[in-house]
Amino acid sequence: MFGRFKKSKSDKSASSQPQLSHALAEIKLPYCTSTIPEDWVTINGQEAVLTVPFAANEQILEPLRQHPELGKLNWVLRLNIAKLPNSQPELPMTFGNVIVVSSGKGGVGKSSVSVQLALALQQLGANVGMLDADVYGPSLPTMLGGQEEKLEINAQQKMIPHQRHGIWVSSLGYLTDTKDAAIWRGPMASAALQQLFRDTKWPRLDYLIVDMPPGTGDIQLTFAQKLPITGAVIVTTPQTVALADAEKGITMFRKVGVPITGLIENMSYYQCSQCGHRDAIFGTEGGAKVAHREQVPLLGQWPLDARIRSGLDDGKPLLAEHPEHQLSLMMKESASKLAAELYYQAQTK
Ligand SMILES: Nc1ncnc2c1ncn2[C@@H]1O[C@H](COP(=O)(O)OP(=O)(O)OP(=O)(O)O)[C@@H](O)[C@H]1O
Repeated sequence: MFGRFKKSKSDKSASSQPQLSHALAEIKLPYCTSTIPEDWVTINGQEAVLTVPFAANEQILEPLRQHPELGKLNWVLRLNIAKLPNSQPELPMTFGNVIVVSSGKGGVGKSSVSVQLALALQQLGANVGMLDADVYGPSLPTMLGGQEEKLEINAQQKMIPHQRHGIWVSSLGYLTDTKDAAIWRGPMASAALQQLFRDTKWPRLDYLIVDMPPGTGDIQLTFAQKLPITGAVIVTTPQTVALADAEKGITMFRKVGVPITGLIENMSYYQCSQCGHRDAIFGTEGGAKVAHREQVPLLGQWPLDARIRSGLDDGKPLLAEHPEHQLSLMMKESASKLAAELYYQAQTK
């Protein structure tokens, strides 16, 4: 039997319970790899609630609203984001599901993708934090703004994260001169990073997005081994030189038991904002091929677009300024896939 059904006395139009159960069992929701579990649906008269355990927007309701029988009900989406297992079961997850965003190679847009995934998840209704773990070049204060504001430290010596565009952000860039961070040696940077992770007073979060330093060296390995991580997102351009490094990143995370939630191919093509012509300046489909070869979900192929860069340079990301822009919708689509993948991968573990 499906969900919790209550039929109100005044309700003459709603179909019978077995009919609805049957219809629900046949529906496939976007981003979902299984049919709708019973406990996701509550129907009370004409009011129907779908409760989803990951960040999602109303698009997920479309198949229900389009259905000839189910579409007669008034569907409402509710999120109850699940806290998923992490790579260090003995370490309790005091904040949300931790997603590290990593790239084997520098300059492929890892920080940009991290920021935009965090904003997109927030716009999908999640409470989101961001940790700038790119100790050698913390760029979140530039991309999210508020560079001049320093992090406050409370009486318990915990750092209070900044709130920028609806997400909570902690970055060494808000603490120290970025030039100082650039000369830190490996162990120093590694220790600073772990401290930033542990000693930030995060509010209750659904997701914590970590912008990792580029590469697969000691700092990245130590972080991946010592901290609780739910899943990793790999960012690459389609270029051959970036792909080999992306595969190294996938291997590193797998070695330490961190599941790869997906891959984003950034700068997949350049699209002229005047005439719309597309040019694959870094090659074609390289990231998609790696995703296929490594059996990693491809979460998106994002264009190289001046509007993405200029928003991030000004601390006013396109997603925050224009959430309904076509590029913003594309990023939210990737974030929806990410949230669902993270959930389903944890279920099949
Ligand atoms: N899809 C895109 N379209 C336009 N510009 C982009 C895109 N992705 C990234 N950029 C720009 O490219 C530059 C480098 O991006 P970013 O700092 O995110 O790379 P990174 O991989 O994090 O670099 P690093 O290795 O230094 O940490 C930034 O100026 C950013 O705004």
